[in-house]
Amino acid sequence: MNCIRNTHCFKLIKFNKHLSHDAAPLPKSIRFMPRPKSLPIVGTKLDFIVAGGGSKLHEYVDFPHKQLGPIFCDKLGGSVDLVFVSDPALIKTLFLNLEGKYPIHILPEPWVLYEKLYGSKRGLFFMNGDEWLENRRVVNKYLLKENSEKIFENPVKNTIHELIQKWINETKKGFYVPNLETEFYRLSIDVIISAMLGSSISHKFSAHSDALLTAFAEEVKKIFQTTTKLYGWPVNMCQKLNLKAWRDFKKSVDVSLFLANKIVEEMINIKKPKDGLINLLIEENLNPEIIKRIIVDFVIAAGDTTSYTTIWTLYLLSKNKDVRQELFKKNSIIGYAIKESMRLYPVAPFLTRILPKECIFGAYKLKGGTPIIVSIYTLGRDEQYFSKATEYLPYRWDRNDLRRKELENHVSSASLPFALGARSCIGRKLAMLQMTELITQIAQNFDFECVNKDEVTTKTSQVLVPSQEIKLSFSLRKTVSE
Ligand code: HEM
Repeated sequence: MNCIRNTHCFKLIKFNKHLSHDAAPLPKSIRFMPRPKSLPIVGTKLDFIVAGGGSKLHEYVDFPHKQLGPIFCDKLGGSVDLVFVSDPALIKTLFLNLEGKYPIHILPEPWVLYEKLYGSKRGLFFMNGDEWLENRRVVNKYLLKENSEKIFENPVKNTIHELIQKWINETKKGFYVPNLETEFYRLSIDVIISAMLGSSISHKFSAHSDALLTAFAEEVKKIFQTTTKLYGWPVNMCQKLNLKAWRDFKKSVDVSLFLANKIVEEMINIKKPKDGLINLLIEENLNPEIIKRIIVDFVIAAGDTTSYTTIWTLYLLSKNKDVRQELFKKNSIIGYAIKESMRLYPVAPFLTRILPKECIFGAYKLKGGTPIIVSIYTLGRDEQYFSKATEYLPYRWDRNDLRRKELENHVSSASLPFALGARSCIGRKLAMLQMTELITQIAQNFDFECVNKDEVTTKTSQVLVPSQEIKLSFSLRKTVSE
């Protein structure tokens, strides 16, 4: 009997051992998440400031990821625990399963305060709940459905063609070193207008409102610069004391919104051909006030994102002669060249979500309301996901390219320049159309080289921008000039 009991006990112990070995460990509290070393009271604020503050946030965050792994927690000198994550599988779960029906992202503090104080209602990026979902669904139909970019193809191509003609004329006089930021900001605005107005009328509109559009392009640029200056400061206090940093920010938003509203009102009031987005939205019975809010924000969202992505791509091409030569011969690789530059220089180096409810996130149980910061910059440069991670190799994206075999690691979901899921970039097809067409036309017409003497690094100024102005010298390609 004893023997039977003993055997039974032994079996039970074995069974329990087996159970405890296989069962998933219980999720841990956020208190057990790795954290960078910090001082009492000030936490990591000093390290953060020494590392360069907001303008070097992407590098500051890259460092603890390398030390602590793909998930860690830091307050960045504030009072709230922020969870930083750079694991592609976890990020996919966040965007596809955990963010909920109404995904919420963190908005820049000065913009939120401005909206609260002056009641200016904004577009999709600022909307939440049902208002966001209803409008997003309508606009998705025209900007994201299959082949939707076909509607905009001709207006966008023509708008870019005009810029290239201007550059060809300049280049005929000798080398041309354009101010890329100014030229591409203005181009992004013209492209949005052409997509809004459709086939024929956009050109006439741009010519008519030239001064207005140039002023607007300059002002929008300032919004991003002045927002960055307020980063890390108590914005409420800056506003109450009416400090210069707040006054500059407020002025840039006041003027940009005023000009953007004027431009969009003019677009709504003129007689439009059927194929422009404004007309399509009017036909959807969207309230003209909402249409105005959505389009004003398109113009603002398109300016810096497409400009800097194009600048980074041209910069990388100028530094990589082999890729440039390949691209001159084979236009089909332009899409890969852009993808590869967004992996290395994602204009949105971080994405954010607020967890809608308590959930299991990797090994942790997190409360509803926890802010999650997705470290896009770190992810794209991680050797685990991209072999030869710091090299510019557009062919890594081309399934048919045999050189791909040399690259052991390639996890395409580790590069998310436009985010993922229901709240991802609504302008991504339009942006890709614009950037591909622009670089195609540049490659067909010009050779170019970088004339910056010092090394160009990165800084976060809301978006990831070059540490100094990138200067490229353009000359006509022989076949064009002959
Ligand atoms: C290279 C170009 C671009 C990049 C890399 C980019 C990137 C992004 C990213 C990462 C988001 C998601 C933010 C989040 O998940 O919280 C976003 C949202 C958004 N983008 Fe873009 N974007 C680009 C161009 C454009 C263009 C051309 C437009 C104009 C049509 C645009 C309009 C928007 C809007 C309105 C949102 C907010 C969507 C929402 O909240 O529902 N973007 N963009």
